Amino acid sequence: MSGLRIFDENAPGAPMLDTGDPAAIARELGAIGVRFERWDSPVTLDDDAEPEAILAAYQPYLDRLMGETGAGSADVIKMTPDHPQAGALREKFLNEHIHTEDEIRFFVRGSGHFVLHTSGRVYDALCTQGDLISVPANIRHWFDAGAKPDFIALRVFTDQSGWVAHFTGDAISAQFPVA
Ligand SMILES: CSCCC(=O)C(=O)O
Ligand SMILES: [Fe+2]
Ligand code: NI
Repeated sequence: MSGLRIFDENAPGAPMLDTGDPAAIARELGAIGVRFERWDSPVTLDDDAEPEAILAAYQPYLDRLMGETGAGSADVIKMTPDHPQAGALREKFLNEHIHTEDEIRFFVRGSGHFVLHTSGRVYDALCTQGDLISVPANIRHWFDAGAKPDFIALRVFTDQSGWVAHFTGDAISAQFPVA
């Protein structure tokens, strides 16, 4: 189940809000400019579907997203618990960073935490299968799917250069273990 916990940035371990209600999640995230939607996708895929097949199956949805945002490209990120780069990729996403474009992700399968840091608060959004999240450009955030990551997500890029992160150097993610 999707979830949202909101903390004061100085009070890890004491959430001021903890909800699994999709409408509340969308409302709270919407208040900081983050789009969150649950999609009832009729697409069904084999467990071993290739990225090309996943992209093709979701093409109508991707076209809609790209049309709305003017975005240019999409890819598939698939993490499995035994992925040889699981540890390295975890480290890469786990440090607080920003992007100069919106971070648009759709969870085809599995789950992961997007953690947003803004206005003195930390928002831990647990995204699960069927969730669309769009994190606006320049919002500080990190991502964690744990030591045994298990998810497939679509990534939509507006920037031709693909995934580019600017790390803030703030070690706050170490204070907020989420996965
Ligand atoms: C679910 S996509 C991996 C996370 C990511 O792209 C990011 O934090 O920038
Ligand atoms: Fe990011
Ligand atoms: Ni802060």
